[in-house]
Amino acid sequence: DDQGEVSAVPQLFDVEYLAPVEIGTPPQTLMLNFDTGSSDLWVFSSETPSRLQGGQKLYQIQDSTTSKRLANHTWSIQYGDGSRSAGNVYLDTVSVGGVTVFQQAVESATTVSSSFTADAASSGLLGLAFDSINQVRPNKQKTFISNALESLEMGLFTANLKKAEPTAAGNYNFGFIDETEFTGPLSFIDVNTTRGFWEFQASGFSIQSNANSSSNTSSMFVPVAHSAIADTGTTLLLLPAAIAQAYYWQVPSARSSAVVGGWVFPCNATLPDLTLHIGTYKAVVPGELIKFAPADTDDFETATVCYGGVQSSSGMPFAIYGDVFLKAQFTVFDVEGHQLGFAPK
Ligand SMILES: CN(C)c1ccc(C(=O)NN)cc1
Repeated sequence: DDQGEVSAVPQLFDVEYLAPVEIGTPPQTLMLNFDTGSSDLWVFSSETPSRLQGGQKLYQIQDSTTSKRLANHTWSIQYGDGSRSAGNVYLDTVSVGGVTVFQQAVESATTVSSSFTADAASSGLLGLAFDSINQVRPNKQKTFISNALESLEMGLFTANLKKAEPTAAGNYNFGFIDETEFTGPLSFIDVNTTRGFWEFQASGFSIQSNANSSSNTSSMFVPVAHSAIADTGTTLLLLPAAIAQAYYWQVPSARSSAVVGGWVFPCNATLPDLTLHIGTYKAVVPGELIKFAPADTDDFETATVCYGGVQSSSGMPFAIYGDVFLKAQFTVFDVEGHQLGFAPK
């Protein structure tokens, strides 16, 4: 029985987390965006037109002695932010942290949209949502984790993403729970896989100003029940508009800017902690994680306007608990049990 661990390398402003994946024989190591919000493993490859490349390392299909074309199969995917990619399908050996899958569907991009071309560090995505939303046609293919299950000690993986201090890389573990990676007890909730995502129910929120936290008083619970997905491939924490508004109304001079495209505030503001209630678990997201990025310059030192890590999910079918949320929790993705586990760290 197998298990494995890979580091999750934060990119600039923690916009995404990349991890090394070995593809083919001899192994070609590509940095991929591990994405619990989608279910396709796709890569920039020798089939990607050079005008659509942006410096990414490519999967050289012909250099792998074990690559096999999956005849008459193609794929096409569009993500929540409107970005898209499409192409052909191969089967090849894929290893992550020592966990190996033979004949994993590797989706080769023949077209990608501009945001992928511009993302030089990422050679593609490794989807970790459920097989039902894989986009290969005419026959859907299984994800890496789905194929790996039979060889794993436990049918799960964990995510431990970190705020990018210079040295801090987080990690993904496959097949085991490392108890040293979290402090409090794990709290498990049921996942609804009907839409193919790691979807769960949250019951509401409470806001604790940093002033209060020293006096250890927290404000009241506000019952705004909502559906949400746990999505490592989304940068921010996208919440029902009522929650985002209630949060930033606690921040002096915060405003929702149409020009910037979301809630902004003065960079010298003190942001309150936000607690999201999930079953019996109280997920605290520290205010410092919500002070996400400078909005008017490229660095915090000179910026006066900062962009919030909490934004509105209005128009979406569910809230999206992305990296801003996941940086504050240790998360267990229980594939076989259809559950999510959260713990403070
Ligand atoms: C453009 N890029 C790098 C994206 C990567 C991932 C996603 C996403 O919604 N994942 N759940 C969107 C866009």
